[in-house]
Amino acid sequence: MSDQTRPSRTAAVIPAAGKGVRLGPGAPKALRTLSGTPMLVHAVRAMAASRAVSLVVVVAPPDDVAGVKNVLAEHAMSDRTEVLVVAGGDTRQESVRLGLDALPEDIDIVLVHDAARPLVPVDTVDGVIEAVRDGAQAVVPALPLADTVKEVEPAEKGEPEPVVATPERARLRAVQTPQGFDRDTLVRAHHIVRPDGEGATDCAGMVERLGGPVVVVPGHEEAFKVTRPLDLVLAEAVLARRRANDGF
Ligand SMILES: Nc1ccn([C@@H]2O[C@H](COP(=O)(O)OP(=O)(O)OP(=O)(O)O)[C@@H](O)[C@H]2O)c(=O)n1
Ligand SMILES: C[C@](O)(CO)[C@H](O)COP(=O)(O)O
Repeated sequence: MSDQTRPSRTAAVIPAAGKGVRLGPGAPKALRTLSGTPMLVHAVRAMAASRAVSLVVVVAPPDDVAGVKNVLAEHAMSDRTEVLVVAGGDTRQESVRLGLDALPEDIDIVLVHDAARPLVPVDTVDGVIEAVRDGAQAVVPALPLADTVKEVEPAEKGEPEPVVATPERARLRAVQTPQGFDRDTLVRAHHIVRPDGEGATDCAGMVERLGGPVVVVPGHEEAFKVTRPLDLVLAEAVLARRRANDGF
């Protein structure tokens, strides 16, 4: 349990140990550049932009911890924020758990943020932290969906897939990161649920598995995940728009 007499201290864990298979050939995704700067550097800066975040733990590919340290050292970061780099694992959830293991004792609130969401605005980060400070155990930023979603019976590749249900779209949300947690809740979820996540594709899903409450706060269009090649085009366009706006 957190000590209520002590001010809360917030850290962000950034899983960045993925390969970026869906992005296609090239450097590991976190090290691919946007406007000349590695995606991971954008993501670390996005977390450090929040005055509440005093520590960022970057989880690097196990065979390239030194390389990631070098990349981070080559780029200016906020003086307020300490950055640690640790080795990741085979799955996103395992990488997050290894990041959690590196947190000092005095951290009460933990954000988990994909390196692959480099452009999340600081207001979204602060909104998540505020909701945890207000007492939520697990908080996810999310947006309503633009597409209708169908549940299907997966079929052999190339075969049509039968639709089994159409969930009511108004009740669905597309979930982003950073996801924010009371530290004890997240650590418990990561120690009880298996390292493969047991099918959970985000940390909040692991808390849900334990029956823990998760709440949604507003996400942001610019917090999209860079997953496929077209996402790189969108990310460059967002950065160009930011530069143009800064010029005025
Ligand atoms: N073993 C892994 C796998 C993923 N991640 C991280 O989890 C985040 C979300 O994963 P995703 O977008 O799927 O990234 P990749 O796994 O790199 O992409 P792909 O699935 O296309 O290979 C990314 O920041 C990624 O680096 C990680 O730290 N460790
Ligand atoms: C955590 C996440 O970004 C929330 O939308 C998403 O689940 C990550 O999925 P991925 O397949 O690991 O990119």
